[in-house]
Amino acid sequence: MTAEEPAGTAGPEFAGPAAGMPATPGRASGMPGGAASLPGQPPAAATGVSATGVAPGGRTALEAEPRPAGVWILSAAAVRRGDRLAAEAGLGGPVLMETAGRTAATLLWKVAGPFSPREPVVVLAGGGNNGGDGMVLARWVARWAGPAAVKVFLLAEPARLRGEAAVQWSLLARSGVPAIALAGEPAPGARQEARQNPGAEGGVVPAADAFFYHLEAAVARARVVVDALLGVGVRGALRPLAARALQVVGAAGVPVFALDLPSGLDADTGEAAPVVPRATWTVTFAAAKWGLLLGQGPERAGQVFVADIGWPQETGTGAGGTGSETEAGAPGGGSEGFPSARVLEAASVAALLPHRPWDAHKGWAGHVVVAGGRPGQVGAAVLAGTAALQAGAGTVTLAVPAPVRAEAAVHRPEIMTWALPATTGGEWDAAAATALAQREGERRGRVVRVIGPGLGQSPGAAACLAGWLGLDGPPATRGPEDPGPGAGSPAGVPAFPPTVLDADGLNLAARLGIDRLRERPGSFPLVLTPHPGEAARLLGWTTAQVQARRPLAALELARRSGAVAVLKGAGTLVAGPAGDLYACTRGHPGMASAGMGDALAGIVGAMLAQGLEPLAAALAAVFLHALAGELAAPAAGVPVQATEVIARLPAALQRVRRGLPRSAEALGVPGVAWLRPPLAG
Ligand SMILES: NC(=O)C1=CN([C@@H]2O[C@H](COP(=O)(O)OP(=O)(O)OC[C@H]3O[C@@H](n4cnc5c(N)ncnc54)[C@H](O)[C@@H]3O)[C@@H](O)[C@H]2O)[C@@H](O)CC1
Ligand SMILES: [K+]
Repeated sequence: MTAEEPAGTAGPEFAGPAAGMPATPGRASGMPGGAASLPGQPPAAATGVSATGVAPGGRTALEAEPRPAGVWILSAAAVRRGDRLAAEAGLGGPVLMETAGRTAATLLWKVAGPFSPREPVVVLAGGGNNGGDGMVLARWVARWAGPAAVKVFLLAEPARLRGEAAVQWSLLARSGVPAIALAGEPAPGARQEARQNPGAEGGVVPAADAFFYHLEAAVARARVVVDALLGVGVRGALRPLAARALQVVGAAGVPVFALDLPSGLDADTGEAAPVVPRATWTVTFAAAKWGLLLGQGPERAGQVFVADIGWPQETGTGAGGTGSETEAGAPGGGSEGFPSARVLEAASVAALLPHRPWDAHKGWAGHVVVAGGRPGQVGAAVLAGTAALQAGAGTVTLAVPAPVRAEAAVHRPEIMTWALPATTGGEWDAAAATALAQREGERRGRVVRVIGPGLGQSPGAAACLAGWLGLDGPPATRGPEDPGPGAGSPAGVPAFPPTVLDADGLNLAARLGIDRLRERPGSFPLVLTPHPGEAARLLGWTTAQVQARRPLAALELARRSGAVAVLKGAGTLVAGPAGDLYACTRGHPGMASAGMGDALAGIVGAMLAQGLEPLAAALAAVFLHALAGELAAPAAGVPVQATEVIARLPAALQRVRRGLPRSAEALGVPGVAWLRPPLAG
């Protein structure tokens, strides 16, 4: 169901994901499962529901949609908290484990089945709950294909199993599934091999050697290996036996289906030892984990599915927390504090997009002014302006130093140019700050500034930036709500229109000090779009610290600036100053090329110009940009140029409005969503 379809189609028995539940304390973004929690709801006409936007039964249109809960990204600590809350609500570990294991079995069957005794599934299980999930999966595969179609290797002594893993082990024994445990009797073959090995101790075969002998043989003829050794409970470096088992799996070159995470992958940071499997698929339970998106996670996890295992609503965002319980922002702080985020999805973005009325005129869609460009860097401003145009801005003007105006003007006849005061070398002159405001004041309608692409970092550019931000006075001479002396404006036009800061606009803002952005007059809407290096300069961290703690970095940028922060890079994050955090899992590595950031800044500008609030504008822009990048590429990772991405923006808008598959419904497994959907195109 797309946002355009009437919400009234929801069956009367459907209670809606968040219906009847109290709002999660301390969070403006509400509960998982309802796009209603996204900022800036569209006008009722955009959703095709009643004029009040409320569906029959008093629920909002989006709450009434019968669709699976949205995907959250949580830290390992938050997952443990969620499991605990679920248990307290009455959904205990055995139930969740059964759901997890059975869902995984269904998914495994879809992606790698069918299975038979000739092409069996080998399950490598650990002694914790991740191993328990694997044993549940094995039991279900055995019911569907016979016990001989699956073989379990438990890297633990059965006598020492506790809790659910112990229960699963005994259920497995009753189901007739062949299983070998670490402390099992050594096999004759292993004994013989050990005798031939002078290194073996007097022909006595340690149980581990027998275990690995059989594991190696089974993995060699398996159709798929299920990695159920370790999940979020891994502590410290991999122990030798676990590392050895994973080595065996990796050496066989057989496809790996990982449960929850590839074993040994840090669930928070995505750090991985060399033996951590390179899974073909990973099914992660209840919510995605940060480690699947950060560091080596994407490389090791392969295609990631997120399986809804029925965490009750009580878990809500409370399952993840907001990061407030830890010292957010301390680069040296532990990763335990990674806050929860929501995955940005097409249906939610569609609800944010501006709805253009039939009688719209160009003024309705606003005026994007790109302040940037300098000798040798005019293209950056042109790309931002072109992207703004393609993303629906009514009017676009490139405000550039006078000497490069002609160069800026030749690219798109639809785009206007303003020649602003410049030095003799063609750099920005400080007088351009007021000149720009004056030119804007001569026009009517909503103005949005995109400051930075190709701006350079000359003294004149620095002076202009301070003026454009209203920060050309001494620091902290006025409160954030006080318009201050810099707020003088031509009649009828606010001096400080909604602004996007990108590229050198950010580098110059870093020199001013990120905290000073909070002092901007009237707290005018502001969106920052740094790449990790720019984010590092703004925060005073290293780029490596930013990358190692991307969720914290994004939130810290937003908190300190009082602006919406878009932290670019693989898995772009969008943070709001109130602590909202979203991740975009679309796009692909082929988009890592020059001009891509300029294009994004322009799209954010276009969304602001069409009336979106800053957080909504950033979310919509990030998603559209990533989707256009997918549409421009024949396959993930194929290099694409910024101009090609910009050209696909109208198509991306159309695709979002029409709706993209968000769950792996194509596989016929309800409640299972892609973390990174296959490339649109
Ligand atoms: N608790 C719940 O309600 C649910 C848990 N689920 C599963 O449970 C997993 C978490 O279970 P656990 O907390 O039992 O933890 P894990 O099963 O992830 O890991 C614990 C096991 O790993 C071993 N281990 C820890 N550090 C190690 C290291 N460095 N090297 C080698 N072995 C190491 C421990 O001795 C123990 O056997 C999740 O990842 C998920 O797969 C699912 O069943 C869904 C529900
Ligand atoms: K695993």
